[in-house]
Amino acid sequence: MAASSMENRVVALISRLHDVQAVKFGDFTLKSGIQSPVYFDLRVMISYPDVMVEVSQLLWEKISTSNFKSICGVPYTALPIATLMSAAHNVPMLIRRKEAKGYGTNKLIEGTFSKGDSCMIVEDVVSSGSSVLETAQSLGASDIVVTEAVVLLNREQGGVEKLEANGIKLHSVFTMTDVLDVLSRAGKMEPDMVIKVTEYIATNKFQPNKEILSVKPKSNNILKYSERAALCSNGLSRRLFTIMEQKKTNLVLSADVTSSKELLQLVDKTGPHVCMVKTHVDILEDFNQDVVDSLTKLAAKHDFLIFEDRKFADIGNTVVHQYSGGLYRISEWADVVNAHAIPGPGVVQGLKKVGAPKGRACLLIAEMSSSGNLATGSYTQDTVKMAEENKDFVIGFICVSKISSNPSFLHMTPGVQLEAGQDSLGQQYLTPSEVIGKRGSDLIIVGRGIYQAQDPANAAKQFQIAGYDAYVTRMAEAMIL
Ligand SMILES: O=c1ccn([C@@H]2O[C@H](COP(=O)(O)O)[C@@H](O)[C@H]2O)c(=O)[nH]1
Repeated sequence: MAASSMENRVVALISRLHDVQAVKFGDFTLKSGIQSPVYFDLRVMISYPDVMVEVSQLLWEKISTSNFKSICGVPYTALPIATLMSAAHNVPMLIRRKEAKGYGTNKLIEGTFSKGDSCMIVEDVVSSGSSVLETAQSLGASDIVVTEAVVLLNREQGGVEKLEANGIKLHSVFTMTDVLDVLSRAGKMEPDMVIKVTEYIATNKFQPNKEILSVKPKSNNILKYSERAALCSNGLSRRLFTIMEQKKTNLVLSADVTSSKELLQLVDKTGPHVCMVKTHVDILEDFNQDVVDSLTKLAAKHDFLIFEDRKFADIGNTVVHQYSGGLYRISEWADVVNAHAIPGPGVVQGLKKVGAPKGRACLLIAEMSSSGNLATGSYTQDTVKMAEENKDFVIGFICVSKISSNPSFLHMTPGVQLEAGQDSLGQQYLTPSEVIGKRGSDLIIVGRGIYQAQDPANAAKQFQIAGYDAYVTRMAEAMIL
């Protein structure tokens, strides 16, 4: 295709987009929150099939020399465009769900792919580049590599630079300057409006170094809980991240009391401050079915998850029975359980066989808080690998620092008090700011610091504030760096 022919087609397309009201001038608020005198509503294209076909062809011509295995349209406007490109050129397409379904395969990316496949992102308009980045991030979480994206209109507001800073080259069919040129020469724009829009572009550019979301984040520290929720394939980790953000708490109560009355009273008082309650059901002197029924009702009342700290550590066949049967029937009421990695992957497979159909999840114990424990070094790393291989069921770790860069994994740390120290049986305590702020964990697990306090509800509130403040500070520091 000769360059001049392409230019003529672009001029004709811009003019046509104006005629079908896909380009509007006035006063608009963009997704980023900033005001704009110009707005592109390319969704109207679906009513003009000839426009859709031309747009998809022009986009394809921009990337025809690039190498990629599949294409993925950013939802929603670019989805039908990507579909046309896929069908016309026999290139497989992927679809990124905004949210996993929460049932069935629970995938965030639909379509067939293999780890390491390259994908070209297709978008209609780029301003700051954040929608392309979010899509690249979701694809990256499934190990799909994104190094290029193609867009119909580059609004010239810093998107190219931001994407470049995140390793993505942006190709565009035309820019905002092209739109002003074409429409003013065609007499379709008043000179005053041309000046207004030109000034607006010059003064409203996103800074590429601020709010950078790296495509495959090296660190979970720069993603909000809600952003991480969107990356989770397991419904329970998604729910937990959401509760954490909504209730502003990363506190897990370790309710290690021995009578069920005490347990239920403690949980009811502290419920507003926690996102999860951890139990050791086998230390209750008077366990019966009513206890778990009441606990489940409290979980609904205060919106928290239940985690039974059973620490399964046997062969798959045995854990199937330990989890589903016996006196406690744990799989009937605990949202989350945990397991040692020492028996090998069979322990996860056994738990998954029982828990996955019920929508449950599991944490692996990758590190421990007690002094002299053996869960260190290559044991910890091998546990992370085991989790990676079972991402649909394993949602994270019991650990004392961040051990995985995968933002969908939860890091949960026990051994937390408001002052560092040690008990007489080897338990080692760190503070919430050390655990969340410095060591990059996500949740603090607190037992005696709360239930042995004079006022457990107030103690829980103090831990809630300390833990959440440490998270907010960590986020703010990561944005500045
Ligand atoms: O490495 C680990 C794993 C689990 N725990 C459990 O957490 C709580 C901690 O209670 P505190 O009273 O806050 O010390 C307890 O239930 C342990 O079984 C842990 O401490 N360390």
